[in-house]
Amino acid sequence: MADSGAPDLVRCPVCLQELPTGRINSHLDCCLQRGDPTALQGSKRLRLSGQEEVKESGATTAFPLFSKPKTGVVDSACPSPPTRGRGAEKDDSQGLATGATTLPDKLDGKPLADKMRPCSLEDYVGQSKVLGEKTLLRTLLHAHEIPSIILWGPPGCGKTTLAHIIAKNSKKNGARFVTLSATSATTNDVREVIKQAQNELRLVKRKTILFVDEIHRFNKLQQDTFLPHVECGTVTLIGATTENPSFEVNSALLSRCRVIVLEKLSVEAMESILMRAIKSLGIRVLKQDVHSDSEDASSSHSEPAVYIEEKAISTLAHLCDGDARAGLNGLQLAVQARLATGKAPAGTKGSSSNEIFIREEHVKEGLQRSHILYDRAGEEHYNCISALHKSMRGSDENASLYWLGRMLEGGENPLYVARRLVRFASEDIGLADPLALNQAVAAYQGCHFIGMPECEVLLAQCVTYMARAPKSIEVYQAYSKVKECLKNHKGPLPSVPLHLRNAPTKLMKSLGYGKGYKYNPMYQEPVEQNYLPEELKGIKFF
Ligand SMILES: Nc1ncnc2c1ncn2[C@@H]1O[C@H](COP(=O)(O)OP(=O)(O)OP(=O)(O)O)[C@@H](O)[C@H]1O
Ligand SMILES: [Zn+2]
Repeated sequence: MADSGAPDLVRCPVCLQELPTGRINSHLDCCLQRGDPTALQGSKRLRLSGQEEVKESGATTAFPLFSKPKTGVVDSACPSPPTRGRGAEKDDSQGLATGATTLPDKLDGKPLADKMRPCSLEDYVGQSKVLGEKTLLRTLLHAHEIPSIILWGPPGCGKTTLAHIIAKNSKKNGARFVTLSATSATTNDVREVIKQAQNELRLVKRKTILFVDEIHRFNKLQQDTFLPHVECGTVTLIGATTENPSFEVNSALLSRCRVIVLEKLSVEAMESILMRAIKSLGIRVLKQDVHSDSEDASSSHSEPAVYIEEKAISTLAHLCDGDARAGLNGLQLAVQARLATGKAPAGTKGSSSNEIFIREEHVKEGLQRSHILYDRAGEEHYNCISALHKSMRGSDENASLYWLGRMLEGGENPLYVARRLVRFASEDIGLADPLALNQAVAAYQGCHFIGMPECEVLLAQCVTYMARAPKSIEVYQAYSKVKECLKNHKGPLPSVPLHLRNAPTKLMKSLGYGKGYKYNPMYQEPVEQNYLPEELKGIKFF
């Protein structure tokens, strides 16, 4: 596919200069040879919004996330292949431990979750369903053959991490890795990346792996932009999404990608991820929530010994709800807060200014500040409201209240819940207890007046009322039949019978409007009168 616009100009894949096609080969020779990172920085580098461009040329670091290692952060455990042997990649914990000497140094800079991002499958925890031995993905990885894929899973379960591991794996094939975030990239950014990929393929026969984070944020049109290029193999697409791709990803694109479903990390998986971080930070684990015996802790040097209770680790692993980023960052906050304030609490046995203890409560605080349990915009939001609706319908007041709590504590908009209750009051309770509708509308208005957190009890009351109320879908069903009847009607809709029409003018009267209408209050006996169009006479919706 020819580049539109300037057909005689081509962009050097190394330094990104635009050059006449005829000069590109000689330019490439020297550009590749130079291999000097400053040469790259000096020239105009491609910088798309939200995009990190990765260079393969020997001189630059291959991984954006792992490049520019701060002294001793774990990045150094992720060396670009040419600089270090494979053996060095094994133990990331050494990465944090070397270089940076003090704990505060190790916690400095990037979030702990980023520093701990594993760069090999050995350190990638869990997800055995898709990555275990003999799984398709594992086999493809071994063969260094990566199809276009969509990684679908909850936040912090390792989608981005897996994409990086796959990319790293593919580098053995010489592929280049580019990332875009759909939250900030525009269609033009996408075009730019694709153009670049075409050049790479044409000029240096190098494939491009394009990682698109939050791919569901691209609209269908933007997703379409990828389509032909995924199909013809110019780019291998790795998309990540927290949303169900069957709704959120263009079906044509979806059919060209394998969907890989990642799971929420288990508590055990979380514990091992946390342990790895704790180890690399040089924090010691206290077996029970007892105080240290301080034999090796009463070290003579000024660096304090930091301990974490086993209980604190397991609490953290439970509370972060399978989100490793939340877990690691919660740990980081807890440690940092303790370093700032927590020199041995008074009365602790063996307390000295040289010991710091991280306990369950510190971890809870740390997590509260870093973790949003609930995804207001996504899957969880719909799953929980559906669970609430069904629990109320099933008159299970306990379950109903639980789902309400899950949403409100997770930061759900109370009005969203209240609106659903209004609907429920009519759809599921209806005339079995018409007061339910008043309750729901009142709850909605009350929530509107007072907001969270005060309005939570209004919703709790209303939800309980709804769960306990008798149920009737009589009206709901009848109305559905009306809609059905209208939908199935063939030909023009029957006109409103004349006798039911109002006749405000003389003309209308003379046309027969209102003629023969029996005004009910004028009659002692029940009135015989047809209120439906003639052809629907006798139809029953109830
Ligand atoms: N399976 C895993 N094994 C080890 N560490 C993990 C795993 N999953 C996540 N982590 C840790 O959590 C951090 C965040 O993970 P990652 O960015 O891969 O999550 P994600 O699924 O892409 O989340 P989001 O949808 O929020 O972008 C990583 O930097 C890594 O430290
Ligand atoms: Zn160049």
